[in-house]
Amino acid sequence: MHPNPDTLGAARTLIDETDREIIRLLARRFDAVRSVAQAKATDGDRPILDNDRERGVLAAWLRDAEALGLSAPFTRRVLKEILSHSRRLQEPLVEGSPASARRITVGYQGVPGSHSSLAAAHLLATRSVRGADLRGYALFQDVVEALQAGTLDYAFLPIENSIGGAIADVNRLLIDNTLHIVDEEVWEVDQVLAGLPGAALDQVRTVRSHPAALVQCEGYLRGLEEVVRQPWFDTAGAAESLLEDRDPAIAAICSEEAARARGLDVLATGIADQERNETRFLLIAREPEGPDPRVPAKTSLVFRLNHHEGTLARALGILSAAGANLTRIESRPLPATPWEYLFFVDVEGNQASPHLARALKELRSACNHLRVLGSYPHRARGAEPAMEQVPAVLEPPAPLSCAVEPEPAPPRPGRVRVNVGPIQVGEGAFVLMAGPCAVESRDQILEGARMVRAAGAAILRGGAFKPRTSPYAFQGLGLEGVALLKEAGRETGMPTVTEILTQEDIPDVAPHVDMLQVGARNMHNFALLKELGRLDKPILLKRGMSATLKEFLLAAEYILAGGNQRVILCERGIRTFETATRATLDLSAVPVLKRMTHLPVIVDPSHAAGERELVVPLALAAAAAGADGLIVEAHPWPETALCDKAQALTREDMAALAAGLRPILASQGRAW
Ligand SMILES: O=C(O)C(=O)C[C@]1(C(=O)O)C=C[C@@H](O)C=C1
Repeated sequence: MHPNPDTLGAARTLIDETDREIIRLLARRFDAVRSVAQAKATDGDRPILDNDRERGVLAAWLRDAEALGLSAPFTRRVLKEILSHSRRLQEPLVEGSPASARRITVGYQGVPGSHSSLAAAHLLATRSVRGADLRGYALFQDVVEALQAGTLDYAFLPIENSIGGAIADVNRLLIDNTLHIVDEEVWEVDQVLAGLPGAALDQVRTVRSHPAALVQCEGYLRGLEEVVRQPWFDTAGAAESLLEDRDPAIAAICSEEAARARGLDVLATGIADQERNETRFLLIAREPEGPDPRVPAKTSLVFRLNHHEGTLARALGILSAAGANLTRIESRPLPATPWEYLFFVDVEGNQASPHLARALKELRSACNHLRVLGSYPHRARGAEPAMEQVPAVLEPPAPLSCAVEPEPAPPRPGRVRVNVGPIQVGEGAFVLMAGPCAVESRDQILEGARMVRAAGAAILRGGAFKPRTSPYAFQGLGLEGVALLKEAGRETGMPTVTEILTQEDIPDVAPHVDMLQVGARNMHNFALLKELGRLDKPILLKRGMSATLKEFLLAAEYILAGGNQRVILCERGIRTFETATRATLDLSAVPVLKRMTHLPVIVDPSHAAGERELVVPLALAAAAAGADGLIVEAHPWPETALCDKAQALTREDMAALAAGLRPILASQGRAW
């Protein structure tokens, strides 16, 4: 810790030192990111964006930030910038070999120092090119003509601004020319007021700039006395013109870079009306360039519809049904046919992915005319799930960390393995969790633990807080039960799992067990789930009795969204019209969940069956269906059990279960 500086100078020295350290640490982090990219380039299946990892990183940042008294929104914002840069840094490394790189020429509207030129340089620094020559043109149209003529490799044009909205001329150029969007850049536009050296703000009578910049700073301009707004072809061009006119009463709105490069004085900074002033630019080429499938992508479309009731709703319905999240929709009148419109739509996803390709095919048949303007890396990711709180609805393929497309499993970086103490759950291993429904006494839990251990159990279960249907039934030993479970686990070398009923119990229970269980009745207890999301402890989440798989995954999402990635899902039977068993064990949930999520899936046959004789066959069926493990209830003396005695497995049942499991797991090549 540094001593508290007590003078302004000392404080600033400390700030300077700290800033140097921040830069050094950032450089070190980005070096590590380059190594990650190299590893990903070797392992061709790993996408650049890893939501799980980002959530984990965010959780760690928030935890540390909270401990040091930093605000969570600020921390999120800083990390968002770092991660966004980190992803960009990886693109050229993961995408292509340097041998494929070449020198390119890119055209933009304006002169050096304009926001277009700065944004273009920023984007090009992340592409696999040997170098780029930037050429400024007076008009958007000139840039496009040079591209069409082959003078340029790419055009770099603004398409929308967060304050001023769509840039209609560029939309029109996109539809009038057969061009392809191959990349985008979102540029934070920082406007300053620049004047001749020595000019004073109160002398200024004319402010010139690009019309869009004048609009963005209108509130500021209104605060100046009697200034004339003078539209200019470009912001940096306006700055340049001050040197020609040499009139201190004229100022220009431009980037700070444009002002400084021309030796102008900066009279005022941060003058845009909104704190966030962003412009989205497009990199446009003559030929399409499909982005690497590992890069998060976006696809831009333009379509025309018949002028009938419901046609737009139907068209959007097709995209929505395919889970294609819309990031922009705009309409533009068709000049030749008044009151008919063209629709510009951007959707998340790559047109080369099967689900989007199918949706586009269907959309094409529902439209008069449809053109795909391009699929390109999605950089305008304002609402990244890892950084904002995760959306509450599961709209595949919304990049929820646990739920993915309902399509055949997309390439995933691999299934998640959850460590419970030294035991790994998921990724091919099979884990048997067993123990009594409730901890009743030291003798009972110790004997029960030895008994299940002997049958091959790796994790000891035991209820201390029991959610019972009747308030008069045995409610568990509470914290005394937790202590006994811990002792039994230690004695027999097994990590432990116990159910938690309320968030108030977490501080007392969590430190003493290796995994916390959320029972079926509590699957919808979102306050509890949120709290568990902040823990560094695995959570065994049981499916609610009447929960659909989608609802089940959304409950899991509550935990994941808080930063805790260690979730194991458990199917335990659902309510159906069938009364022959206590619940109907939904074994289809096992393969379906495995298709929908990367989380481990285990099965609890005891609660579904409700009677001992059915538990072993259901358990074997669950293993055959591919469950990553089982959780079963067993008791050394079932006839004396204080709860759920009818379903408690005996020593012999446990042995039969073990004997039945071995050949099934062996046939699947799974270790046990
Ligand atoms: O760990 C990775 O896989 C990385 O690519 C690094 C990193 C990061 O900067 O922390 C960046 C992008 C990913 O989405 C996740 C994390």
